[in-house]
Amino acid sequence: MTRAEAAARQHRAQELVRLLAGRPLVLVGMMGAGKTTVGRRVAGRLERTFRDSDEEIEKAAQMTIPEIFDQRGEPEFRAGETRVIARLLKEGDLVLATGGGAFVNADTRALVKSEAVSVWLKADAGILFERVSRRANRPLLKTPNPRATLERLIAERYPIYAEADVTVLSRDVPQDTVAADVIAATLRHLKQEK
Ligand SMILES: Nc1ncnc2c1ncn2[C@@H]1O[C@H](COP(=O)(O)OP(=O)(O)O)[C@@H](O)[C@H]1O
Ligand SMILES: O=C(O)C1=C[C@@H](OP(=O)(O)O)[C@@H](O)[C@H](O)C1
Ligand SMILES: [Mg+2]
Repeated sequence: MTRAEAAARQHRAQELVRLLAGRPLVLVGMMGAGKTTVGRRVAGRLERTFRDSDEEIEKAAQMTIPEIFDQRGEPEFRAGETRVIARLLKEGDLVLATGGGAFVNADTRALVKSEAVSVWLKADAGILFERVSRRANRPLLKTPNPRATLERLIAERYPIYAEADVTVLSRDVPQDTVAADVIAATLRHLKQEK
């Protein structure tokens, strides 16, 4: 990267932070879209705190996500998820990666829409499946046909994710490129908002 490119990148990041005006930037979308890993990079570029709702739930429960699903069940996980996100949104000045089901909850969605700027990281089924297949840490996909389960969740959830303020394609390119896309697309959105 040339000096001029680095300066332009920094300028975009600063401009975005200014236009966010203290609101959280929240990533939503399916498992495997890159919310956690890309979100961390976006936060680094914006010099903002990064939080991941799953990580916060794990810390609070002192259990992993699969353990919570196993021992307490999905409804209790969802209740914890709603509480944790409501708490994190109050921090304002952060980049928040949510778990894939979080934005599907009507209360969480309403809160994110009123308090934050939301970005849907969108990817096709093939890319998502390839990525989630690397680790067996997603209890919802422990089914006889995980690919079919993923496709059903996509069909159910995509109309809901589409309610996010901004949509960014999580393409088969380096995570840094997707992070730059998130910043550029959110910046475009906020410039229009003015
Ligand atoms: N642009 C990308 N290119 C290649 N791999 C990626 C990309 N984005 C994410 N990944 C990988 O996909 C997997 C899922 O990413 P993660 O950030 O955990 O997604 P999410 O939090 O949305 O479920 C991780 O192994 C991550 O390294
Ligand atoms: O889509 C979902 O309902 C879930 C997504 C996961 O987070 P990621 O989207 O970060 O994988 C995690 O919250 C849990 O396994 C449930
Ligand atoms: Mg994640």
